[in-house]
Amino acid sequence: MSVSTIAALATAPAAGAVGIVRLSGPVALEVGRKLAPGVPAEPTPRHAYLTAFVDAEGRTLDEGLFLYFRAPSSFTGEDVVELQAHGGPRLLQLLLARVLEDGRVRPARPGEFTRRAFLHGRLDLARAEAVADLVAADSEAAVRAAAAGLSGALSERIQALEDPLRALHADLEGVLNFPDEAEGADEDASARVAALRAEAQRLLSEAGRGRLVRRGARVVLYGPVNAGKSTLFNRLVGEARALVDDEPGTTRDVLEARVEWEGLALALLDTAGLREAPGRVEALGIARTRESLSGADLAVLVLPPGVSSTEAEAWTREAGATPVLHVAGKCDVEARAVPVSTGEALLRVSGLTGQGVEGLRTTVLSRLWGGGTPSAVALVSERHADALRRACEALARAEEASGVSTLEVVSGEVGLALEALGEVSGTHVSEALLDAIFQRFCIGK
Ligand SMILES: Nc1nc2c(c(=O)[nH]1)N(C=O)[C@@H](CNc1ccc(C(=O)N[C@@H](CCC(=O)O)C(=O)O)cc1)CN2
Ligand SMILES: Nc1nc2c(ncn2[C@@H]2O[C@H](COP(=O)(O)OP(=O)(O)OP(=O)(O)O)[C@@H](O)[C@H]2O)c(=O)[nH]1
Ligand SMILES: [Mg+2]
Repeated sequence: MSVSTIAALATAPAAGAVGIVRLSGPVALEVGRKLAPGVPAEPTPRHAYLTAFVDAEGRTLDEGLFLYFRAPSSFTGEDVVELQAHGGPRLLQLLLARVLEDGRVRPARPGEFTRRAFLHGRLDLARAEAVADLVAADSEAAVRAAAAGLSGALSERIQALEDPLRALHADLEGVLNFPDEAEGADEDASARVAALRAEAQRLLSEAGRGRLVRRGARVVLYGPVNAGKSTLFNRLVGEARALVDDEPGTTRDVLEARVEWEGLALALLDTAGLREAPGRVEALGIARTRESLSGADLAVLVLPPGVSSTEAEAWTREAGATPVLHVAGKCDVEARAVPVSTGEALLRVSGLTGQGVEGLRTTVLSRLWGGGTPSAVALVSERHADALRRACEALARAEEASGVSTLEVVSGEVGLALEALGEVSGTHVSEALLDAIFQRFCIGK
């Protein structure tokens, strides 16, 4: 069965300065030239031809650029043609429809251009996924981390595990199959397994940061009524988003605002203040406060002046498993003793005057992120983390077995670890897994 030629818009289906119809496959050039008869039969690859795009009757629909990439020197590794037209959605539909009139061309499925690039060895799987991350990136940190992935940051670290693991597997199989020739090749197997497991574990431990960069962090402001949460929220967001009033119980619904600090995307949430015996609607609001606390990466407990440590501790417990950052709000009002023993100096802030707000930003970031820069992170996705976890487990079993079991068992576990890593790099993937990965791409990518 011959490879089909696929076509799709490479640009968003909305009005823009330029819109691109892209074809990839054996008949890309032949079909592309039907719309651009001015282009020579053997165009210079990567040369931009200014040409008319015509309909079936030869009437000009647009004037644009025609670009030809000859296999295998193209994004997909196949012949690729781009019709770079003016960015009118209806015009682009007409051009695409004309291309699809040819029975040998079919619409591309989501992610199919990138999938072909992967299948033709232009990108490994981790880099192909970085393409999708880059398109989805909505913060500077996410852009930089995805760009690092596209240039191979994750791939290299996976390969640095895969290569020695493959060598180890070969050594073990050698000893099993040719005990005389390969004698001694399994000597340091246990130490080699341990070192690889430690490195896999290190990579796995970056999954949390990967999630923060990719999805952004959720930071909830909470605390007793009237503590100054909404005032602080407005100050952090830089505009008067939340209602502020001296009546306790002003905020009822959860308010969410998106900010970007040091390149990292954050969702800031302002919540209904906690108190005993709230009114009916207020109680619904407090239930929502608890809900948002449970899904947060960090809870900022805003303590009003004059609270007791018993109260502060009770509010701290409201956050459950979510880490809590304590701040003393309304610090312009009065100086007072630190009510909570958290081991760290209590941050003093005033939403009203802005005092301490920069320090709060910095502390929130370092609590979420720790040291280092978000751009340097290897973007370990949930999928990668799952595969790495299985690799670590197999290596742990191999380590355990190396003292007590047969070499077959050790080698078997090393083989399983290798398979799991192959799901990240793409050296060991099923069609079903590829379907699942590329389905999440957009059409035309
Ligand atoms: N117009 C346009 N812009 C685009 C793309 C595209 O397909 N079309 N891309 C699509 O996502 C990205 C660029 N990615 C590309 C990656 C590789 C090759 C390519 O031709 N690779 C060849 C030759 C390499 C070389 O000469 O250095 C190869 O890998 O063999 C082209 C685009 C972003 N911008
Ligand atoms: N002096 C001083 N007053 C503040 C400060 N922050 C808030 N206030 C005042 O305290 C009152 C309550 O402020 P809010 O920001 O609405 O407090 P809240 O914690 O959101 O209150 P609820 O939504 O009712 O839980 C208002 O009258 C604010 O003007 C502050 O930093 N210093
Ligand atoms: Mg409020």
